[in-house]
Amino acid sequence: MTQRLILASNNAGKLKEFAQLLEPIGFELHPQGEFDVPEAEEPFGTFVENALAKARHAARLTGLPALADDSGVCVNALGGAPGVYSARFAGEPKSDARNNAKLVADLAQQGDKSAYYYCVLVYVRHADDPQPVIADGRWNGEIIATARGANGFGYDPHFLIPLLGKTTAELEPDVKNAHSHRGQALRALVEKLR
Ligand SMILES: O=c1nc[nH]c2c1ncn2[C@H]1C[C@H](O)[C@@H](COP(=O)(O)OP(=O)(O)OP(=O)(O)O)O1
Ligand SMILES: [Mg+2]
Repeated sequence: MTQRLILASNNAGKLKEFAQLLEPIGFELHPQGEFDVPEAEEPFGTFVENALAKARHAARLTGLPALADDSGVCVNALGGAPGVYSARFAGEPKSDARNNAKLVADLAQQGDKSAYYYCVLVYVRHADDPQPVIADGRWNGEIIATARGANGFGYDPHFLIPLLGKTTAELEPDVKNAHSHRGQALRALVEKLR
């Protein structure tokens, strides 16, 4: 039986990744934009609080179960920044190009380029669900100054996986999903839903 699910996100890159992960296992994904759900506020300093706020917002406005993702890149030499502020690192309006330029500039004088992607997923059965289902994932890499690759989104052209010898924008989508913070978190979440 297919299960309808609202994806509480307006990020097209995330939507593609979730569709590839969830549709083969019987979920019918609907981005919140299909229901004219506007972007939720993300006022909190933790990923999990923002993900919960996004999930509840979409569930409230659609009356359907909702899945939210809050994620970002955490750079060790920058004390974990941009972290939960990754989407707006270079200010409003959100821009991947400006975010990447700022990240490269901020790291230019640093020897340690290590970083990780982090993702928290929150699933709510309805807006006031007292037992949100939560899972997370982490993916280690390093930031490189010169962009490589055209797949993915966000910081992918500058996020190198040394073990694979590729940036995450050079990986085929299924390979990224097999390794990524989001793929890890989603597999853990699905286990909890069974
Ligand atoms: O796999 C990834 N590959 C590259 N970049 C990534 C990835 N995962 C998160 N990121 C970056 C993009 C954005 O700068 C921030 C997420 O911010 P975040 O608020 O969770 O998402 P968003 O505002 O783009 O869409 P929405 O809140 O509607 O889901 O981290
Ligand atoms: Mg956001």
